[in-house]
Amino acid sequence: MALAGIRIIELAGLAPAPFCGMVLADFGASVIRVDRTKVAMSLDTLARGKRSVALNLKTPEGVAILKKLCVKSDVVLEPYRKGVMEKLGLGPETLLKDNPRLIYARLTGYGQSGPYATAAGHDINYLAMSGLLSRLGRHGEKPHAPLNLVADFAGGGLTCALGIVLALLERTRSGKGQVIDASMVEGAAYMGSFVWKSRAIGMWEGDRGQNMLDGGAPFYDTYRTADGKHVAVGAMEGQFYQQLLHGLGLDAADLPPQMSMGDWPELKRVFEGRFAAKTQAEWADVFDGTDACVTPVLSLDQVSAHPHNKERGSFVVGDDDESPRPAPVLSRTPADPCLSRDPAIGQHTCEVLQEYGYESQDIERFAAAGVVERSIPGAKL
Ligand SMILES: C[C@H](CCC[C@H](C)C(=O)SCCNC(=O)CCNC(=O)[C@H](O)C(C)(C)COP(=O)(O)OP(=O)(O)OC[C@H]1O[C@@H](n2cnc3c(N)ncnc32)[C@H](O)[C@@H]1OP(=O)(O)O)[C@H]1CC[C@H]2[C@@H]3[C@H](O)C[C@@H]4C[C@H](O)CC[C@]4(C)[C@H]3C[C@H](O)[C@]12C
Repeated sequence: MALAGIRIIELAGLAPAPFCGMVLADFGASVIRVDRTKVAMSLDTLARGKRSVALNLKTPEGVAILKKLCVKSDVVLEPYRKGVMEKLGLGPETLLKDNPRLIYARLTGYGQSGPYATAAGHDINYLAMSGLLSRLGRHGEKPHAPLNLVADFAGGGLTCALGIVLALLERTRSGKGQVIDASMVEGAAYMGSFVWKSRAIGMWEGDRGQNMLDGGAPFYDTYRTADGKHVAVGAMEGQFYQQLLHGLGLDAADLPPQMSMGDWPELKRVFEGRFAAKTQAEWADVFDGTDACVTPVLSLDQVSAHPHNKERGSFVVGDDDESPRPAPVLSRTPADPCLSRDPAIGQHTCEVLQEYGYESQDIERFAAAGVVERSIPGAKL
């Protein structure tokens, strides 16, 4: 796999950093999640392919162990608010001094500087600060965050993973590590560059929910079907729009022009009426095999059985659940996601510490002093 041989130390976090670690593990990195001790159960649902070491970083021995792990690793990924790692004596200056090749990834909401740097926050706050949330939602309604996908995962976890891969690539030339300051506000905003840059061509002149791509246009929206399900319509270009009208049994001559924004509400009502007349499956029969850009809005339970996803094997079934296959697919070195159960907290404490040079008696001593914890393999705490 592409990242085989890369060793990553991931300090346990909430959602973005676990996703970042999972992506790297999916593509072959060895990812060790450092969990806290005295925690009943892991809240990390994105632990595929990782190992877990339970370490009390509020003890000098715990800090020394983490330092030793970082000396022999390529990347440390930390998800705490600014200053936490420095307070523990694990800041970048210290760790990079011990291992100048280390890539030190800091995944936070607001970044390492600025008045908000030390403030608590979550996806919705970062999305709000990026400017994007102001554009998301239906006309006449308040802004609406699309789950926690944009800041936590796209702008956060995935962007940080990109930063790590870039730094690894650069290290092959310089031989040096570096610090990555991954702010979810900036990552989300960057992901939204199209919104900023397409203002110049008049894409966002309407209020929220009144533009072509935000639910304003009748040809770029979802519609309810006769069975209470939905279809998604994305027929923007003239030739595809014609096919949409054809499938709906409409004649362009009887309708206002496609791009007449003032007529969009009326056109939407016409489409709503048509789509309500057949079930989702019946619409699939009408539109599959055409370029009308109409697809069923599949539920999470439906996706893997859909013939397209099924043929490509887009979803994988593991011991714990069904989940998306890692993307993208690399032709020679594709990801090979681990399908066994996620690790319990401390499941690999002994194995990993031995791998990094500790003797059994050291580990016994650390366990007795509460510096590390080991769990029974396979058991979820
Ligand atoms: C699924 C829910 C999560 C949803 C994700 C959400 C929408 C997000 O947006 S996640 C993005 C959050 N932001 C960031 O990650 C940005 C960077 N980080 C931060 O800003 C902060 O870390 C913080 C704000 C996220 C958290 O702040 P906090 O004060 O808690 O922590 P820090 O200041 O960073 O300091 C960490 C301290 O910890 C010490 N530490 C760390 N490691 C160790 C160690 N190994 N040993 C010892 N000590 C350690 C470190 O030294 C710091 O100490 P100091 O403070 O002294 O410096 C889920 C969200 C809530 C969940 C639910 C909830 O938990 C209740 C239930 C629990 C139950 O068990 C399961 C069901 C729940 C309902 C549960 C369900 C879900 O999991 C949640 C809803």
